[in-house]
Amino acid sequence: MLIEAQAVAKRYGRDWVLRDLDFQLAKHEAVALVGPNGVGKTTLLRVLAGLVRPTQGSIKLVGRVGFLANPPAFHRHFSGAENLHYALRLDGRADDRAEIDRALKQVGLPHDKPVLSYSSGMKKRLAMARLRLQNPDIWLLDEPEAALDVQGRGLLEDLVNFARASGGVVIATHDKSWLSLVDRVVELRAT
Ligand SMILES: Nc1ncnc2c1ncn2[C@@H]1O[C@H](COP(=O)(O)OP(=O)(O)OP(=O)(O)O)[C@@H](O)[C@H]1O
Repeated sequence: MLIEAQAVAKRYGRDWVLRDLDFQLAKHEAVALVGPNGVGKTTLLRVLAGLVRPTQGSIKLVGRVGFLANPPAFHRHFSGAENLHYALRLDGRADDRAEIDRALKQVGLPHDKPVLSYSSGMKKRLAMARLRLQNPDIWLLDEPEAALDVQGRGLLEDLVNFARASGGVVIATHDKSWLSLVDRVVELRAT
């Protein structure tokens, strides 16, 4: 198992968002996380990514976690290439200009434009390139299809297939077309 979460609960103030939730992700599995607005999909991904501490419960992760946030965050004044260099450095990896050029080309992005001039779909493409370079074992994607055009959606499906082959992937989504592409669907219900 890549993820074994048991009896997870999260409370914001007086409001319980997640309660007594068990969640597993096996190696080479793709899981869609679905449910209505505000039910706690993003919260669960953030808890699994270690960005939010659960109020109760235990989480066991095997391997490195990568999180594609919606919307993704970047250094606005840096170019796409500089943001990718920065991500590699944070991971303790050497800068590899050719690898970064390839990653940008693969998602159809320019090298030197600052991210503040990007459209939201371009930012999503850059987030995909960054995650691919980071190459985690556990891929957590929050509404990854948002803002992507048809070609971007194709790139995303390639990324999900790559993620499933190399590790495991969880996709929080409202897009029903994922349901036939994943191995399992987990539906969150209001607490
Ligand atoms: N930092 C926070 N502080 C207080 N409440 C929060 C915080 N983050 C999320 N919530 C609340 O937790 C609940 C779940 O939010 P979350 O974003 O996890 O839902 P979601 O299922 O991802 O929704 P959507 O489908 O709209 O993206 C909501 O009621 C939200 O207002």
